[in-house]
Amino acid sequence: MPDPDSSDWTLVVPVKTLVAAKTRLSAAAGPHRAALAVAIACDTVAAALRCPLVARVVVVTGDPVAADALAGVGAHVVGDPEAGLNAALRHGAAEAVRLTPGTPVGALQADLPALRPAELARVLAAAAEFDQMFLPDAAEVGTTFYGVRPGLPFRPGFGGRSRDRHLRRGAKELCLDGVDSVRRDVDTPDDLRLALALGVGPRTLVMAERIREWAVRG
Ligand SMILES: Nc1nc2c(ncn2[C@@H]2O[C@H](COP(=O)(O)OP(=O)(O)OP(=O)(O)O)[C@@H](O)[C@H]2O)c(=O)[nH]1
Ligand SMILES: C=C(OP(=O)(O)O)C(=O)O
Repeated sequence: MPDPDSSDWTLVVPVKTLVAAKTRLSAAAGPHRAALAVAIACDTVAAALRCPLVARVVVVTGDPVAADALAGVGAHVVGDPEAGLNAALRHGAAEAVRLTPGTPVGALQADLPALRPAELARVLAAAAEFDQMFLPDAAEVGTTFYGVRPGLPFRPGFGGRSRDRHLRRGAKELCLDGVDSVRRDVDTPDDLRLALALGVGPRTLVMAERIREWAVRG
């Protein structure tokens, strides 16, 4: 039986090398693109760590600047096997199992700057009912969270149209109201505007203001 009070999730958060990060925001963020990617990831991780159901966050990155910043907000950082997103997630999950065997493991996207700990707690509480589960992104095309019950194989299928992929692989789609902040991933300028409207964390807010000033100055 799932433990409804389970408060020992490890969330694995992937952060790719900053030179290649958030390229769909290149034009909008200009010289601030990499710093914005770090700010978004740090706000995501800091909010996840404030969730009462989260025991730790394992960040997988090969980027030293991102690694320092994310360790600074409390993440346990491990290196990137450099074999793509899902390999990075499996690597982080193996580290989670090594650290605390028998506890639940999930993958959380790094681009959720409006994340609210209470909404994440609702997602994780609902997740405890299923063997393998995921939460679709706001566009209902991708995925923002994927998890498995302790002891089951961790087989994330992120990338592109990952909602359909996770469904095809038999993961249970979590259909929950009131978890907008966990679904609001930021890939495009429109996504960033929508996240700002929800209310983003402090680091993303500072970067959004800096980008606004840079855009006005031209
Ligand atoms: N550690 C790690 N993270 C990755 C890798 N590929 C993608 N990611 C992360 O996975 C998430 C989704 O990645 P993408 O959508 O491909 O990249 P993005 O940086 O969000 O945005 P774009 O450059 O606009 O595609 C982001 O948080 C990335 O940092 C990888 O090879 N290793
Ligand atoms: C990688 C994914 O997301 P995005 O490309 O939106 O960051 C995904 O949803 O599987």
